[in-house]
Amino acid sequence: MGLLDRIKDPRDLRALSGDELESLAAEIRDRLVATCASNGGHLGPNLGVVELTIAAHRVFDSPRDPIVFDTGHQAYVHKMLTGRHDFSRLKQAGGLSGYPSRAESEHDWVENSHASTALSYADGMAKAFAVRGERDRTVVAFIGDGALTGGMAWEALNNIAGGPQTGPGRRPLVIVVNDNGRSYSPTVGGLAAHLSGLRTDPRYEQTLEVVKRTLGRTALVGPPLYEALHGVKKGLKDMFAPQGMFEDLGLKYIGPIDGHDRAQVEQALTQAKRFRGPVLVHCLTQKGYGYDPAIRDEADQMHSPRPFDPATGAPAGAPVREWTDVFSETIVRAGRSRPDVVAVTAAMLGPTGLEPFARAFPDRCFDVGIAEQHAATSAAGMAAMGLHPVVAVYATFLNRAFDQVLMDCALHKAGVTFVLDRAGVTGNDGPSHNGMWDLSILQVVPGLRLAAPRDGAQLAEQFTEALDVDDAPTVVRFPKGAVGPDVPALERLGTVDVLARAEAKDVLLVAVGAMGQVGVDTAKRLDAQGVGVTVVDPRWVKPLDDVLVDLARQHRLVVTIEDNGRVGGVGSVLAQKLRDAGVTVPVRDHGLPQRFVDHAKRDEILADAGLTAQNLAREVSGLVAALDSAPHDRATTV
Ligand SMILES: Cc1ncc(C[n+]2csc(CCOP(=O)(O)OP(=O)(O)O)c2C)c(N)n1
Ligand SMILES: CC(=O)[C@@H](O)[C@H](O)COP(=O)(O)O
Ligand SMILES: [Mg+2]
Repeated sequence: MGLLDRIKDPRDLRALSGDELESLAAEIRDRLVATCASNGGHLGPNLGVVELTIAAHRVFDSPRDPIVFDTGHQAYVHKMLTGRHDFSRLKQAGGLSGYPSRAESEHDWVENSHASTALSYADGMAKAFAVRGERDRTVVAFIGDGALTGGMAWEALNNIAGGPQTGPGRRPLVIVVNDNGRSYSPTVGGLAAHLSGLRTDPRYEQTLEVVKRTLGRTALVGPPLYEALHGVKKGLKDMFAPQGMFEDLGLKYIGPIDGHDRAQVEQALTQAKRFRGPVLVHCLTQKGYGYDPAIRDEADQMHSPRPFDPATGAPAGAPVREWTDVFSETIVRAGRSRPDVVAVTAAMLGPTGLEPFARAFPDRCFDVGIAEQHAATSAAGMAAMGLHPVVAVYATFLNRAFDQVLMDCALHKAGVTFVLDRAGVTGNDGPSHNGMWDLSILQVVPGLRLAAPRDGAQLAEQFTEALDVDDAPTVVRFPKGAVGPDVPALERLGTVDVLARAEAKDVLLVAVGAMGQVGVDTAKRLDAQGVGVTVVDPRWVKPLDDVLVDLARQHRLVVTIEDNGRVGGVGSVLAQKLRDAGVTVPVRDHGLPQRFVDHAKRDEILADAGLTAQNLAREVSGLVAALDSAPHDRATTV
């Protein structure tokens, strides 16, 4: 048994020698590579925080001293050191979550994988300790340089720095900035440039080394004097790099230190702990540290690879054509014919497929950092000046910019197109990553138009249609992963495509977006049972085309299926539309349960939600049978 398997509790770390701790770090890295090679996972970020996490658990007393992780994708090491060793089913149903999980451990606090929230949690926790008089507890917040580009982080810093810095009201809070210079790609913006300036000024480091070496040789006087010279060190830094930003805010700043030198990190964290107030420790790390294929991966240093060959880092299995690839090609074509089209990403140029556009049109692609709110409103500004911006984000992250979409875009009738990748069930990334909200929350935005393509051809067509709307925000949403074969239409009625029809008009089945093929398969099963089904794809689900009202009138039952939560989804909007039109045909809407859906494969979650052709056919045939057996003079609810 190795050292790692002997660590049942973080306190076990304190008995290890320096050499043992080095060996432990190596074991952890081996396990990270093996785990992510077979499961996929956030390899790069976790390789970069091995020493930081070991040091934090040696200096602080988790869970009494809460350790919160921003975004949480870099918490695998924390899990290994808090007694969780079975990573064999990471991010799979029944296995460990890919993020902190309070159900898994008392050492976990923040489960939400949306970035830039950790400092706000930490500020609240620290205030709670102060209010309760628990002054011996310290909150520790890990935040990456990327997450620091999110606005919430600065709202928190403003409050943390504004708290009492001395006296009994002080709130012990240690902010560990894990500065590896990258989100996926290199972190952008003035803050990143500032941090980078500090990281890369050799004069600062050399001078500091001389001071440290000289003082270190005089045991009695050296270290205390070195501490006393901290002001000199700060002065040095100010002289070499304007690092006063955090201190000008009122935050004590320690660093920058080598985040892979565990002893140095422990020393800095111990110093920070002693301060008993808010302190920022700036740690320089490398994403992917200790695994060459990750370090050499220029794109994103193996930020979240799918399964790969551990010997080379090369992806396992053949590449498949994904929805993202279709969008990526389509926006480049649009860019060629539409000089007004520009692209905006929130630190996810690669994952959202915008890299080819950025290469083709470097002056028309903008990375704003992890700042979806700013992305939306700056896009409204671009539209006001005659451009047509395309803001590409993962669906779940658009939640963060709801007010900006509502007030800064829709109220101003701004022709901004939002492309929502990873819409619907994403699966293995857990509850805060499923894009199961957009079809609900965007329904309330006056004037906004929302498209849900069923296949690659429709994605290209509907995206092009969206670019032609310049007096309202438009949205095109599609799921994660491989895009299936195109689902042909028999005819188009208004904006609605008819995908299947039958002699008997028993059921109108409205299949939203990527559920199109499921709708067609369901109809085939029902046809075999003598139930006549018309399958339609609305294509634009906001506003819904009035032709759906006419179609509903012609059938005995309306069934909707969508890859979104049921509450406020397309099914409920269609039911309202039919009620408003005085159509009394019964409606049964199928979607995801309105709860937080734990990590599992996409297909497993869809099956659990009953969103399979087999289950839908069984349910619908039961409903039709109920209609057949009901007395004809009574309206039937289904
Ligand atoms: C609101 C939000 N937008 C986008 C993302 C996607 N995302 C996950 S990790 C990441 C980069 C984080 O960079 P950093 O904070 O520096 O951590 P690192 O991966 O470098 O350790 C991004 C953009 C997210 N999780 N949350
Ligand atoms: C933590 C985070 O938000 C991203 O890293 C996300 O997990 C990546 O998801 P995909 O793997 O679907 O691109
Ligand atoms: Mg980073």
